[in-house]
Amino acid sequence: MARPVVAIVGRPNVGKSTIFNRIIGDRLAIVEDKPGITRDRIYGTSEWNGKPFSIIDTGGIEIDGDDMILKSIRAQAELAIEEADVIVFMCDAKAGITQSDEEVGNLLYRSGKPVLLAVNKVDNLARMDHIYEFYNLGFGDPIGVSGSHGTGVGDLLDAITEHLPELPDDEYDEDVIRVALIGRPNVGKSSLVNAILGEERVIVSNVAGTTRDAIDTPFEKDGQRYVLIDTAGMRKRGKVYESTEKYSVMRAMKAIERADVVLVVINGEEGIIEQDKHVAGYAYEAGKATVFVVNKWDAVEKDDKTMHEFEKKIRDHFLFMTYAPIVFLSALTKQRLHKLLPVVQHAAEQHARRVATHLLNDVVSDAIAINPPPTDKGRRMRINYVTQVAVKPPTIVVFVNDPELMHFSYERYLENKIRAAFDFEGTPIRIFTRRKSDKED
Ligand SMILES: Nc1nc2c(ncn2[C@@H]2O[C@H](COP(=O)(O)OP(=O)(O)OP(=O)(O)O)[C@@H](O)[C@H]2O)c(=O)[nH]1
Ligand SMILES: Nc1nc2c(ncn2[C@@H]2O[C@H](COP(=O)(O)OP(=O)(O)OP(=O)(O)O)[C@@H](O)[C@H]2O)c(=O)[nH]1
Repeated sequence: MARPVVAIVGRPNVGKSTIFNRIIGDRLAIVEDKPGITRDRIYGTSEWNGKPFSIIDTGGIEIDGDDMILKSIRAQAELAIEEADVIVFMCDAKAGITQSDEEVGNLLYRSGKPVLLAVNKVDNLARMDHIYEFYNLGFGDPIGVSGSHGTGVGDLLDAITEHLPELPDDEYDEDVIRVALIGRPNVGKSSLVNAILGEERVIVSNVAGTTRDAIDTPFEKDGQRYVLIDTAGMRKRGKVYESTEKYSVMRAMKAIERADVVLVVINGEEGIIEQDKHVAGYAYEAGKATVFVVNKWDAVEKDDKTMHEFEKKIRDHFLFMTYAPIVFLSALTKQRLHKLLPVVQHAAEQHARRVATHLLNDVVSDAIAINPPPTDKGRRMRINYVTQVAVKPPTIVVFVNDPELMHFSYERYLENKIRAAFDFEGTPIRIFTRRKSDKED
């Protein structure tokens, strides 16, 4: 099921990032290895009242020239109107209504999207009185929040989840592998799509997605049906925000949500940049299978070590995605292109793979025997049993005497043992630890 997208919009300094961080929580920015990088996060996934959603902080779009601030917030508002399902319009109780707020309000007003008015910096009861003037913006009841204290954020989340649309499921059969091609401009996504399709039988060409405005292209290869979800061809013309990373990340997020397998296309000539990490990180968070495609391999001067070195670079940059296979190819010359789809198919199979409970427990028992679970203050974690509860991605629950005793490193150890036994190449695995005492058995 695709996740609806929530965007936070507002002029600089009202506290968008602060509230955004409150909503996504202090979860680690898993794909990043540098400290402090969490501050730069621009999207996250969250859940409230059992409803999952993605959220994007549209702040910080910078545009040069006169009226810079005004243009920037206009670009933000346009981005949100274009892409989000619910918009949180944020103002500042300390500052009151400013002209920029009115500007943003006017744009949002005409959008026809659900807009929730959040008034931040309501740090004390006295400030609560300040929020009434915000009725004048014409978006109904203002929701008072405080990014500093966290008050009101629950109410805001209630309002958000109340307005989240039910996104219809895709119309494709279960056995169709949905593939999204993601990558920054000019890495060769369109060329790759054409190269793949040029060789295969296209069943129906360019069906506009019914749920989303992506261009979907179904095709078949060796008896396997696929659909390519292409984000490359749908850029709109001439708008300011198109050049911003946020715009492309938001587009990518929506394609990733609909995919089983995400192809992260990297330009082999240029190497890896920050933006590649953002999209790959989202594929990981969304629990999708991932294949790295290093394109333009024809243009790279190579010796016998080049591929190995590039592979090492990818592994260093994407520490948490060691499961993702890497395919080097050229969309232009079609060199090594034939290697791609078998890898995609394998990743999709692993993503949907279900392992029987007894097999899983055999592997975990052996793992425990080699390396017993950690102790804490003299108490040892006891693993009672392990079971796979979901697929896409494979999700495993470890039942233990006390979940507090589980360490991240031990979880990784179990994951590695499980991967060594059952492959799962190309797919992330989710592991949850839950309490279950012996007595309950
Ligand atoms: N008093 C008070 N200050 C807050 C609150 N929330 C955020 N701030 C402060 O307001 C300032 C701006 O916060 P940010 O979250 O960076 O604001 P932003 O809207 O994301 O700003 P841009 O990135 O410039 O668009 C920071 O100094 C915050 O510490 C709040 O609830 N109360
Ligand atoms: N040498 C070489 N050039 C390539 C290859 N694939 C694509 N190109 C070139 O790279 C440029 C960009 O290719 P596109 O397919 O338009 O890239 P894109 O990622 O779809 O770009 P956007 O539409 O901007 O997102 C074009 O000039 C292509 O000819 C390749 O495998 N080798």
